[in-house]
Amino acid sequence: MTSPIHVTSEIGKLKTVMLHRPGREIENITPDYMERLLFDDIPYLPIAQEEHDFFAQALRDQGIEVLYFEKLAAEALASDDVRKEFLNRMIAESGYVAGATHDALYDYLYQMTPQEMVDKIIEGVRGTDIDIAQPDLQSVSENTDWPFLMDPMPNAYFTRDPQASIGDGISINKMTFPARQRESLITEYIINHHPRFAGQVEVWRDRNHESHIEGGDELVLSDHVLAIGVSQRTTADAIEDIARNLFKDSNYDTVIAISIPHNHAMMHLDTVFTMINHDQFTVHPAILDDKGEVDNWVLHPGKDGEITIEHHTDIKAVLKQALNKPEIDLIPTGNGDPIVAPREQWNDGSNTLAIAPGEVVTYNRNYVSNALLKEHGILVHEVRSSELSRGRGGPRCMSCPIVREDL
Ligand SMILES: NC(=O)NCCC[C@H](N)C(=O)O
Repeated sequence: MTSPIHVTSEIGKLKTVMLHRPGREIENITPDYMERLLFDDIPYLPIAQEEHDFFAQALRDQGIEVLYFEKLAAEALASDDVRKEFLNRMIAESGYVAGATHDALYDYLYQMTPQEMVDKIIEGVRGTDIDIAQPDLQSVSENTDWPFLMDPMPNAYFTRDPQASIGDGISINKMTFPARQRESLITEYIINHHPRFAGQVEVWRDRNHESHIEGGDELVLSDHVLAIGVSQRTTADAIEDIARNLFKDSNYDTVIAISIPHNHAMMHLDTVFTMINHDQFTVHPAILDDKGEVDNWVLHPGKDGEITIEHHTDIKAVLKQALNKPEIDLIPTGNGDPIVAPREQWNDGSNTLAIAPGEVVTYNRNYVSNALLKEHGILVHEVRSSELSRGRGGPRCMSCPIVREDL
């Protein structure tokens, strides 16, 4: 059987990718809700959409099939039974397991077409959108200053994070912050019910866990090596858990867990480190110490389903060994300049999307990093970035590869 998901590297020629076009959820961000919604500013939606369409077209121009998360979700919910089950679970995860508010939300969303329903759930439902005939205690006493009954999902355009394609399978992620946790419930329905995927995809780790993992931390370095960030968003026990599953059921035999600072600017490994060629990576100098090293742990299968863990600091040596390369070129964000590097990293200067070995898509605003990539022989496609970058994610964060050619 050929799996509809096939990703055995970060850099193999990209064939199919999943995006989400930012929608009205972006207009539901205000200064008071920004922090809770994981934004630092409010993008201007019409321009964000233009920029996103430009990004999608840049990918199509390279022959890449672009799928939309919101469209796949609506198609996955074509059956009435599936839609009912989804709505009940989504409303429960939004805080209403049963009762008058649950019922009013259910009735309001159920009468919509599947596409309207998915778009509205991502947009968020305000208290003023529905009438609750007989208000329950929850609706009158809780969160009375909070305008939403169901929170918007403005981070949905970062399709990299709720799931990660690995080999012929996927991890459907338990995400860290409530602002993002319901995104991967949508993924679960796409994988289990969309005719393109249903019954044909291995799930390496599902979202029914307490420990967290997010796709921005999951880098597929080869057909048997992963790098995973130990970060603000991904916990060490989740890494061990997915490693155990992969070692048992897949071709993967090496996981390099890389420790990065736990802060908002560097929330995932792919905000500070991405693979762009067989032996070339971008790296934000702030994750490296004076010797150019960083704490990392290499996991391999051990005896009886156990795993072995070796501590290293020389990341170049670890990558050389794991990828069987004589040299590794680490290209510093912002050319390593103490002002330019953090400025460009803040706007995702390290967050490149490789669409083929040595060929990447980046934000145009990171011109110092882009010039350096070109000096290192990389073919760079620049995309517009004034509004999209306000959500703190770049081209890798905004894309979930579904199929890549093998190297
Ligand atoms: N892979 C990524 O680094 N994704 C960017 C996510 C940004 C989003 N505002 C978040 O905080 O989750």
